Amino acid sequence: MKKPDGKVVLLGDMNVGKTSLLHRYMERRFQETVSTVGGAFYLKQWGPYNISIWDTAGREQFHGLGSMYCRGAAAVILTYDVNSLQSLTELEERFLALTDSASADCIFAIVGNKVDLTDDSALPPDENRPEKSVASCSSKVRKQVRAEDAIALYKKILKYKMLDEKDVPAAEKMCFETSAKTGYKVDYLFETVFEMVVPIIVRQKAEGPPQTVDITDYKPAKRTKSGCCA
Ligand SMILES: Nc1nc2c(ncn2[C@@H]2O[C@H](COP(=O)(O)OP(=O)(O)OP(=O)(O)O)[C@@H](O)[C@H]2O)c(=O)[nH]1
Ligand SMILES: [Mg+2]
Repeated sequence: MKKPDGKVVLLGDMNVGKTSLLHRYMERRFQETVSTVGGAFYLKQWGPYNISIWDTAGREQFHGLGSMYCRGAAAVILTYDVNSLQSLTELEERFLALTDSASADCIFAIVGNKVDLTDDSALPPDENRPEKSVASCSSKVRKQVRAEDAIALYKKILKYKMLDEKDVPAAEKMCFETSAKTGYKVDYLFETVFEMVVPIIVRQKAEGPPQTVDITDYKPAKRTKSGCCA
């Protein structure tokens, strides 16, 4: 198997469409999924580099694995469902801390998926605008999460990481809305991220392999009679 040069990780609540986005991008189709167990990855050749793209499980029971998958990541794609404000809130409350193990110069993208389910106008609630009749909207619903909410989260991430807005890509550039079902903006998302991770991969390669712990060197601490480690 080819050795990956860099790593991109998808994080987000269960059911937001992480696996479907990856299927759409890598296999060019939308297919039925089952909720991910643990994690899985694809390798994508990008120029001279092999980028591993990790699909993680959003289910709470696998939460502990998240920071392991993020270790050394050059980019993290934080995914939510545009029809669930809770899924955006979860990114801040549950997933952001998992990225502490990512590369120090990790790129963050915030992705609102399932835009195909929303009303085409996709406008936020506006008191001055008359409500559209439900009948005229067919089965589509008004988007629950506004682009501004995602941009606000991006800015919170910069604060959390103690990064200056001047030194990172603009929030508007890093917040995406996609549909894994129709393919809307899926290529654009992944390709924008890949372009941005190339300089990080180049730096990581120049610095050599990351520090790893060799478990064959591990010597268990001696136990004292009381059962404590000496
Ligand atoms: N309409 C619509 N449905 C989608 C879209 N993306 C995913 N889905 C559906 O949403 C459900 C969940 O999709 P998954 O890709 O399995 O979600 P996930 O984020 O990988 O979920 P976990 O693996 O549990 O973390 C499936 O029924 C998908 O068919 C989309 O863009 N539009
Ligand atoms: Mg999945």
